[in-house]
Order: sequence, then structure tokens, then C-alpha cells
Amino acid sequence: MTTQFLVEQIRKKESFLCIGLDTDLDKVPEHLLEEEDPIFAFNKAIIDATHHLCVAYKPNMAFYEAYGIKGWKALEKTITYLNSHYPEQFTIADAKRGDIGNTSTRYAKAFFEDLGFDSVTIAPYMGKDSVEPFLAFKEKHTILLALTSNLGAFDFQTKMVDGKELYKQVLETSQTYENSENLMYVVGATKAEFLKEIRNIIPDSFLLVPGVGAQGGSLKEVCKYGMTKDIGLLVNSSRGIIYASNGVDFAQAAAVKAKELQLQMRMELNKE
Ligand SMILES: O=c1ccn([C@@H]2O[C@H](COP(=O)(O)O)[C@@H](O)[C@H]2O)c(=O)[nH]1
Repeated sequence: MTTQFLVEQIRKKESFLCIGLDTDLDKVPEHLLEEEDPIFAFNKAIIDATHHLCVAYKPNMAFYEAYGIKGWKALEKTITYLNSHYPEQFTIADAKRGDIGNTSTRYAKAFFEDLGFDSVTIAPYMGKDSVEPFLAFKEKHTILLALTSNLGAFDFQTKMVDGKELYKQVLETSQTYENSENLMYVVGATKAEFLKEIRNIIPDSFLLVPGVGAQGGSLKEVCKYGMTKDIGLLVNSSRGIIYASNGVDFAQAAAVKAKELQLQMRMELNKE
């Protein structure tokens, strides 16, 4: 998917919401456990109920890998369902991969070619040759971890390296990589106060912003400092939406939560 198409979808739906499919069998409604594939049944119901309110879905690989082959099959069914029924949705494999070039190439093939995701999250720590194999894919997006939403972000990401915070080095250096136009970045909603300086370095890049909802980040603050003329934001909420209810009404309850965020996003977009 091109960035231009993503921006058009955001304007059309008045939403830059990404729904995180962090599907945990300990949290899904009990009646679904009788289904042949409860993970897929849960995801399908959530997607069918919320697709008109969001522009992206982000399954986090941990929640699928945790169930072995069954989890991987449910992931494959979920991405196939999204690509066939809702091809306008931007899909993110939240995998946080990155390895020596030869290995990164295989990861890129797995997520972009075999599974057919539009984007994948990548840890930048191993540098240029670990990231460029992902960037080589046309109309696919590599979402580099810049400043994450967790407390541990302060262990390394904000430390000074050669007179500059490490996350700023990540932003600046990655912009020199081949095909850097295919880069997006993760910045946590809990770090909204850093967005002004981040925008000085990458004024136009799209940001994936997790951390509203369960982690307490503020959508308003994120928009105030992070929004660009082409929006430039995909704001993710996972638990806050998908576990709004664990009864038979779980999908409708998720839609209510998604609608709340979409209405706030509409307001922010109309401030432009
Ligand atoms: O900095 C980061 C990077 C990734 N995540 C992921 O986003 C979702 C957030 O889930 P919530 O339930 O809305 O808190 C989850 O998959 C994380 O692994 C992040 O939170 N922060």
C-alpha cells in the first residue's frame, strides 16, 4: 500500500486509528473457546465490527507465536481475511525483528511476501544492513522502533551517544539508508512531549504511536506535537478496544470503544 492511499483512507474515514489484535485466549469470551479456531473467530468478529472506524490493524506476533502452529495458522487466516475482505486496511506485523542482512531478508520475505503484510516493526539496534533488506520491498513499510512507550525506553534510547540521544541518532542515521522513503517510526504515546523534537528531525514521516488506552498516553498531546499536514500518525490501541467486554457482546463493545477514539480523531483532524 502506498502512503498516499493510506492518507486518503484517513481523510475518508476521519480516523487514524490502528486496532491492535493482541489476541489472548485467557481474555477472549468463553463461548469462543468452543470454536475450531477461537483466535481467528475472535479476530474476525472484531474486524467485522470495527473496520469502518479504523485504517489499520496490528497483530502482535507474540500473541500468535505463544500458541505454536495453531497461533501461526490463526495469524495466517487473519491476514488473509483482512487482505481479501478489507484490502483498504493497512496491516502491520508487530514483530520487532532485525538481524544480519542474510537473515533479515528471510524475515522480510516471510512478512511481506508469504503473509502479505503492508508493514513490519523492526528493532534498529543491528544497524543499516539489518534494516535495508526490509526497505528494498516496494510499497511495503519498515516501522523502526525509535522511542518506545515503555519505561525501559529510558535505559538506552534517551542516553547520550556522541552528544545526542540514541533515539535521535536512530532517526537521523536511518534517513540515510537506501529506500529510506519506506521508513515509518514507532514513538510511544506516553512520550508525546518528545514529539516536537522528533518532528524537527523527521518532519513528514509516518509514526506508529502505541500507548493510548491501557498505557495511559494522551491522544490530544500526540496530535498537538506529532500531527503533520498529511496527518503522519497511526495511533494504536489494543487492550482498550478488543477487551472492552468478555461477554457475547464483545465485538459491539469493541466497536463502541473504537468509535470513541474515532470521534476524538475526527475532532483533531478538523482542527487542521
Ligand atoms: O513502544 C511500543 C511498541 C509496541 N507496543 C505494542 O503496541 C501494543 C499496545 O497495546 P495496548 O494494549 O494498547 O497497550 C502492544 O502490542 C505492544 O506490544 C507498545 O505498546 N509500545
